[in-house]
Amino acid sequence: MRQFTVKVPCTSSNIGPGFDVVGLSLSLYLTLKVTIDSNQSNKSPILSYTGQGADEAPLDAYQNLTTRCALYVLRCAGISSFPVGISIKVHNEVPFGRGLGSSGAAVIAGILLGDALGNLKLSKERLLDHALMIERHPDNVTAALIGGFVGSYLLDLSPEDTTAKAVPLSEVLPEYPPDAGEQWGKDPPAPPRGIGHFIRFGWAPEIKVIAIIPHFEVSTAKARSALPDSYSKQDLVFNLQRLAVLTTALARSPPDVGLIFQAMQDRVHQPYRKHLIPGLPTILASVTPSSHPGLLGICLSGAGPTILALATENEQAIAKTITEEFKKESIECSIEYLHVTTEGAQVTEE
Ligand SMILES: Nc1ncnc2c1ncn2[C@@H]1O[C@H](COP(=O)(O)OP(=O)(O)OP(=O)(O)O)[C@@H](O)[C@H]1O
Ligand SMILES: N[C@@H](CCO)C(=O)O
Repeated sequence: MRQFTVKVPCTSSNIGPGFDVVGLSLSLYLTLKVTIDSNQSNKSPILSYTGQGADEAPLDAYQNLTTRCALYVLRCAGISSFPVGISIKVHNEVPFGRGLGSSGAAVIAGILLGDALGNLKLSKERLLDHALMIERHPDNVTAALIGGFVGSYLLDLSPEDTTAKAVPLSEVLPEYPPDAGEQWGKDPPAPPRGIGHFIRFGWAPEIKVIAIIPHFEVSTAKARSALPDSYSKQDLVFNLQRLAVLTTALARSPPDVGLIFQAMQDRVHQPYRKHLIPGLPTILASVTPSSHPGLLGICLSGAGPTILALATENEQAIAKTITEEFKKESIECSIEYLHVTTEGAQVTEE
């Protein structure tokens, strides 16, 4: 009997100006408890699921995002099936489609699951290559894997690697197993090497994180399709200037609100997503360090609809105002007071 646990933090990406670049790992977790019992004869993993998304997450291992990612890693290593007698108990604290990296956490959990099941011992960089074949922007998956406040970029790939990385997701993650007695028709495309590169920034210990989570979903795909294909030089420079300052400003103790609040402004994604999140422009304009002492900055978390506020104090009052603004739009919210996790995803053998 082998038992191990995979634990992956949720993440908030962008933090204002860092669209598709920065991510922050936070203290809500997706946890898998995995058992491989050689006395059992099941060939497909027996999945159970509690917590967020329990009514939506498929329990068929060929449909569930996490187990599909695990199978992808195994198949890239020449292992065509899950071990016999495997069962996986999933517990999820990360709400789906709210901008807290639920899909990134599911992908990283699956990649680590595949690595552990195949005893592959892939490096962090190689694990990330696999994750990037599935979630094709690096911010959430990198922060979930590495932990902390992380910046990342994707390498310009050779034409051959670009083709390998552009294969449709249905080929990377097939949704059905081969028929009984058949083999997989085609090997999945192994990821090109060194797709993603990252660095971890500091995070001042005084900075607390408040997530105001509206009770509706915004799919990342929809929020990405709302963005333009090109930007003005002025808007790009606006974001670059702020991001350059923000990554260091958030590491400095004591935090300088005069730098941080302005450095969390964005012109690349938030303005184009406001129609998806009623109340967003009012919230971003009206919750300020003058109205709420202790507030450092406020932004959309990932693709939304969650609002992320960074503060040194006064967290309850900040959360109350934002919740009331959403209420004016007939939107209920949950509030999470979170901390930045220093550790990223973990696998623990029992
Ligand atoms: N634990 C999980 N198990 C299986 N599928 C999951 C899990 N978590 C997320 N998903 C899938 O990912 C979808 C949500 O992904 P989406 O990218 O739209 O939002 P998000 O990752 O929560 O937000 P963001 O990317 O903005 O941070 C869910 O609807 C579900 O299909
Ligand atoms: N950077 C991504 C994060 C969502 O997964 C976006 O804002 O679309």
